[in-house]
Amino acid sequence: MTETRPTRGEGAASSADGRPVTEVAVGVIIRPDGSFLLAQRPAGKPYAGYWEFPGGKLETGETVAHALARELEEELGLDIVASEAWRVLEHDYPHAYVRLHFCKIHNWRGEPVGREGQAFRWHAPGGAIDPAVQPLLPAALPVIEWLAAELPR
Ligand SMILES: Nc1nc2c([nH]c(=O)n2[C@@H]2O[C@H](COP(=O)(O)OP(=O)(O)OP(=O)(O)O)[C@@H](O)[C@H]2O)c(=O)[nH]1
Repeated sequence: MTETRPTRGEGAASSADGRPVTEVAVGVIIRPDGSFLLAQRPAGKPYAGYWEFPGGKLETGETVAHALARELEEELGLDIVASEAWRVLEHDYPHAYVRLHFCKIHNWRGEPVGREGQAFRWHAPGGAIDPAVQPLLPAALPVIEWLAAELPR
């Protein structure tokens, strides 16, 4: 039987105004001290030079976990041992309507290498954003707030 997705609402294949949804797997890679990895978008992509959580678009038939493992290996040379689905956020950009599947990653092998020539940086935990990672993609900003809200007070 063919699985159909609703055309509206959570998990819909198109936005409320009919734009196709681009599904994106995004890694929130967290070290034991709470610092997390941000990367700068390379030249040639929309929003080049903006900082983001590393990740990329799902290819046809891929799961979020698979796309995430593939993207993080391609972009940063990391071998993801386990990822945990965390939050989903939709954002309407002029170039695309995206559905971002943020996944937490505590378990990986290797050290990040900017394989596409991109800069990356471990960012300290807490809500204050390091000026070194400005500008941030609009849809990466709430993630930093979610992480800060989970810190013990
Ligand atoms: N990786 C990532 N993408 C994000 C974040 N926030 C956000 O809005 N996006 C959006 O999600 C989309 C990701 O697409 P991408 O261009 O990075 O994907 P990709 O690596 O597969 O690109 P390509 O294969 O077209 O070169 C972009 O529209 C980007 O603006 C984020 O924190 N991380």
